[in-house]
Amino acid sequence: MSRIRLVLLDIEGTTLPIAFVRDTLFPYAARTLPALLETQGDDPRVRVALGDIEREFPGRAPLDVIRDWMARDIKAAPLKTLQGLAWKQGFDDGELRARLYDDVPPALEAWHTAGLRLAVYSSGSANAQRQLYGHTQVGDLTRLFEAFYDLDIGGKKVAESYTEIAERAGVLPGEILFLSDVGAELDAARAAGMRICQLVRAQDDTRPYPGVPQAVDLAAVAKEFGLPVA
Ligand SMILES: CSCCC(=O)C(=O)COP(=O)(O)O
Ligand SMILES: [Mg+2]
Repeated sequence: MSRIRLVLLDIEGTTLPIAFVRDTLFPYAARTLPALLETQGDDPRVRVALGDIEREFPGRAPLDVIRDWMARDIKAAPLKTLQGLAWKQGFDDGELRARLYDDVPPALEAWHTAGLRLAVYSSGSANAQRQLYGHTQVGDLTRLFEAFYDLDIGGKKVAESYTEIAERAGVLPGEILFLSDVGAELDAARAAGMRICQLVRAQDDTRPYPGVPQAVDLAAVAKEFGLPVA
């Protein structure tokens, strides 16, 4: 079996509690997005996102669609773009700070120090991913990651997205270990030839997905796959 050269990490449910996204990030975006749409309506990213929503739901108020998507945790690219813009303000002014699982910063540091390559693949926009890892309980961790992949590369339940990530990284899929809490994402990564491990976090009440390796935290991932330990 090939040596693991790159670890690709999901965020929500893998490195960050789902409760932080649901109870802190989403309410912040819900509260601040109406004003953001008014004041930053000329921003091309806002215009593109609103245009996409209006095309998909003609006749509906975009803000209603956005609220509905947030309530149902729909991983739609226009929503993720707008949320990312909203959270930037909160991370910049200190109202938001990402509370990663405690096992995450030491494991990422140990892996990076040992020469393992690290990248993120999340439904959250790449902009939001950078904001989040730039403002954690232990400071700015963005330097640990070589790339931030989002839905622009394709859906997380689609094998081709993982093939594309491997190509962009210039490594064989079998040299990449993908970590996620979601079974369908792990299936897609495995179909592309990646190695996989499900994070089964007690706090997130994650259901073990049959037929895939599992770990309760990144220290357990390290043990299971012979990676450096913190
Ligand atoms: C910067 S990611 C914030 C959380 C989020 O909006 C999200 O959709 C996370 O999804 P994931 O693919 O990381 O499970
Ligand atoms: Mg997840």
